[in-house]
Amino acid sequence: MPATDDPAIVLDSVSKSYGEVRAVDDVTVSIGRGEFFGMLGPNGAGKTTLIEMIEGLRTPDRGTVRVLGMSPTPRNLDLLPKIGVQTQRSAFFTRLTAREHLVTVAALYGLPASVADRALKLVGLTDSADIRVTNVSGGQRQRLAIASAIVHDPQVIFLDEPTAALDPQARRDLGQLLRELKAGGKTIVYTTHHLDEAQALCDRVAILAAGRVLALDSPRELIARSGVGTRLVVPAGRLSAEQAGQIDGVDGIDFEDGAVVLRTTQTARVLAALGAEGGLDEVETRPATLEDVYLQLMGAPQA
Ligand SMILES: Nc1ncnc2c1ncn2[C@@H]1O[C@H](COP(=O)(O)OP(=O)(O)OP(=O)(O)O)[C@@H](O)[C@H]1O
Repeated sequence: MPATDDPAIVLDSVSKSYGEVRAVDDVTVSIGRGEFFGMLGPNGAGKTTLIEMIEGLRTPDRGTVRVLGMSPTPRNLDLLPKIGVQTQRSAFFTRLTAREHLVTVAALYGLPASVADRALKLVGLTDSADIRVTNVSGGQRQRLAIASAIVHDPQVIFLDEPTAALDPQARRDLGQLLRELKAGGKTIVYTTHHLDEAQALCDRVAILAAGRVLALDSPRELIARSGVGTRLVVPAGRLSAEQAGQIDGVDGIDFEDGAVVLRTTQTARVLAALGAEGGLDEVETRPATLEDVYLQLMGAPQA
């Protein structure tokens, strides 16, 4: 959903240091209500510090933070029921079942057991409701952490690497849950190192490094503006480097296990030339991705 004129979260020139380390350096970002917003960046980029300032767990040294029109610090009791937080370290009441745990969390908000059942259903854990939280699988654990974050129906949800350490099937299943949450229209601040997920899910992303925002926009816009273009992978033995260099519209040539990889922003034109040259059988088209944008920003060689 697009940002509205009445943002859910506003960060204005926010900075935070730990001693000599400037963890967050003059960050200005506005997140719209209903937006699925990705906070991306390498380890130590400042994501956690930034998010903890939004959650009211840390106070900025400089700048202002507003969440739903309120300041999160000093600890704002009006705001707490309106935000939900899932973290890597989400704690559970270990002796309890999944349902008992959620009923307890609901009670902390003064809410009835029925909301726990609703949350269980939302995250697809109804059938696992009676499993002890110590015995749930990795995927179920992440679902339970998300259920704990949304049990009180908050307006703003923070999700910190919810698909980390999951096997591919569990990750895919959880991706489906994230899409359902997104469709629910809540404001979601999402941290991940899985850039394919961020590309698929996020309305906009901020890419941070060394405490600063290097890029801020929709994945589509960032990809378009990056100029990375499409890679066309031509199987080995079909095209010499010399022939490749003569094709109009090719911006760069790489080699990958004998295959020739052409970079272009004029895909149709280059494909037409390839078709005329030796046919298009098994020529693979790889559009630019958010990961390309990220690697470009980090100054790393691209795959
Ligand atoms: N409590 C702290 N005391 C001192 N330095 C800290 C503290 N917390 C974070 N830092 C430092 O601040 C910088 C930003 O850390 P932060 O945890 O916010 O980054 P991050 O992007 O969340 O990293 P990760 O992806 O590893 O969680 C890093 O250099 C980190 O070492």
